Amino acid sequence: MTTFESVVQPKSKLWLAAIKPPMYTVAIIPITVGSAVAYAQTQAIDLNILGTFLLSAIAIIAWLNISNDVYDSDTGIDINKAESVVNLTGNRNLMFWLGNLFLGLGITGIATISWWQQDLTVVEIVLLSCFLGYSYQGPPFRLGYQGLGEIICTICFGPLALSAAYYSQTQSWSIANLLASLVIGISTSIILFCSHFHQVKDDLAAGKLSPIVRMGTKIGAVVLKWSTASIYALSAVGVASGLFPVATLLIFLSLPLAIKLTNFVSEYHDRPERVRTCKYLAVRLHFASGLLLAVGFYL
Ligand SMILES: C/C(=C\COP(=O)(O)OP(=O)(O)O)CCC[C@H](C)CCC[C@H](C)CCCC(C)C
Ligand SMILES: O=C(O)C1=CC(=O)c2ccccc2C1=O
Repeated sequence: MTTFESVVQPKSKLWLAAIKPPMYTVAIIPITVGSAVAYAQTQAIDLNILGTFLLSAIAIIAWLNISNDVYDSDTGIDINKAESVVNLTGNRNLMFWLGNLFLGLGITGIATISWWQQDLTVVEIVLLSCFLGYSYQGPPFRLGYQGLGEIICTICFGPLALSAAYYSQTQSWSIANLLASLVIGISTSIILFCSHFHQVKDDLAAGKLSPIVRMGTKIGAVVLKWSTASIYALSAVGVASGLFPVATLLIFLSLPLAIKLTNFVSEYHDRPERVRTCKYLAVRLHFASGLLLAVGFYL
């Protein structure tokens, strides 16, 4: 079906939107922060493990996004999504197997880390996060259609991802890392939360009860404000409790991005054609706040 976007936008722009390079911050930041916490506590870092983990995480996110388009094509929810790789290629099964290839590459990389450590813990954690990621969008679960995506996202990109990264460096656990994982998990879920504001009509048509469908865009804008504020409150608690180095207060340099995001959504929450870009403001906030937190642990 030719939609307005595919008529107006050239294929090259649609493919860039389909690949969505900025979105890969969600793979890079949790591994970087978890490894930074490990460095702060051990003064050591295994760069081979870090590099392998980062590449593996990127492959896993590629699977996540390709398979999202595959499973969403089965429900018809992406009928107006010109940048869906299934709509762009017209070949669902090819995209299904391409996604599985990326998943296999990612899991192989993580399994290599476990082999190096002679310890299955890291690969077990990542396999669990991949299963939860599948349960968000794949049959018969499709938990995202019940509005559970943000909870799953916080758990996977927070405690699970950072614990796996921390364990890959130390083969141990850390309370400070767990607190840092809540910051990253929430900032990652804010990206997902923001992605729903412009999709209320299509989500309702497909029976997807996203948090924004459930609470409405006005309350959603208020929830976004409190969620965004919580990443700074948690960071302040980390420093006040002595779990975080004082340098992690660097995260507050990202506050202007947080204010820009929340003000933008407050103004345009009920205008889909405008609010659709807020996801990328959330990506910028996630990347900046996560990177500043990591730098604060490295210093
Ligand atoms: C694909 C995701 C959201 C897009 O969903 P939606 O269909 O609403 O978007 P479109 O409108 O663009 O179609 C992300 C969903 C995230 C999921 C809840 C949790 C995924 C967990 C990962 C597999 C964990 C990876 C950990 C890695 C860093 C080691
Ligand atoms: O395409 C998207 O909207 C998202 C893709 C993605 O990989 C991701 C990961 C973590 C949180 C949100 C999102 C997306 O919104």
